[in-house]
Amino acid sequence: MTRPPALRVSHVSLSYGAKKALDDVSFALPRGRFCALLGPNGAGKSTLFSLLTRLLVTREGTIEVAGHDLARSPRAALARIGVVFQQPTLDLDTSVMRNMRYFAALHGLAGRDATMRIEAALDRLNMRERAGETVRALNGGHRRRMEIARALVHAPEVLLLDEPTVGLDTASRRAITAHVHDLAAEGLTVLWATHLVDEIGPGDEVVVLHRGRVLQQASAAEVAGNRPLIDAFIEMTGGNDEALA
Ligand SMILES: Nc1ncnc2c1ncn2[C@@H]1O[C@H](COP(=O)(O)OP(=O)(O)OP(=O)(O)O)[C@@H](O)[C@H]1O
Repeated sequence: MTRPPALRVSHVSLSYGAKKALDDVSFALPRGRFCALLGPNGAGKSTLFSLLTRLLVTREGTIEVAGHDLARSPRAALARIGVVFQQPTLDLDTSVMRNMRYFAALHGLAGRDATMRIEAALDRLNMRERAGETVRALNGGHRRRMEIARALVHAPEVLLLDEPTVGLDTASRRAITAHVHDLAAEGLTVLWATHLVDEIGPGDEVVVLHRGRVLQQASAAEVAGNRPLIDAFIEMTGGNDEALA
């Protein structure tokens, strides 16, 4: 039997009052791929992330994580998701390790099992030697790495990241982007929301979202066609935010 996709979004719509933020959105993510959710500001990326993490719910459409329906089996579905939100959510005055332990406890992990998982997650992001430092002492790039490690502590199948490089300098942005590509190469399914095409490699999967609609899902090379990806993106969306459109 073939396994279900890591994430399947089917005919999802959501309105804020009269404003339709998502309009019949459908896509499926194959396992172990880096998939960019590419859209300009206001495309609906954060709204979709809120639905994927059940911060928002909708009656229009379905979301399945590794075959588990998010509305009908939220515990099973959410257990398979790790999430890094756009706004950092770290306690700055406690250590990396304490932050990790607190988060592990939220997933029901404690004791030696938690320690082993935390160390493994920190190792995956090259952060183990920073475990004793307070978060405040870390630079922006290392704080983000810590958040990614934290999102992996319960061994999810899908990692969601909402514009995770916002506010980082160029070197940190590049390092985080490369790191998360490595995680996908190791088998993790990644959904990475961005409006920055330079974070996307030619072999990555791309879902182009614009004004709440999916315009295309294909490999970055296919979306680009015979021109640079940035040109294809601008051609499809105008490339700027809705306020300027
Ligand atoms: N709470 C809200 N109430 C009303 N409209 C909203 C609300 N949140 C978002 N919107 C609107 O819904 C649309 C999608 O917004 P969303 O934040 O999901 O887009 P985005 O792609 O994440 O953009 P950004 O990159 O700026 O975060 C936009 O038109 C936005 O103005």
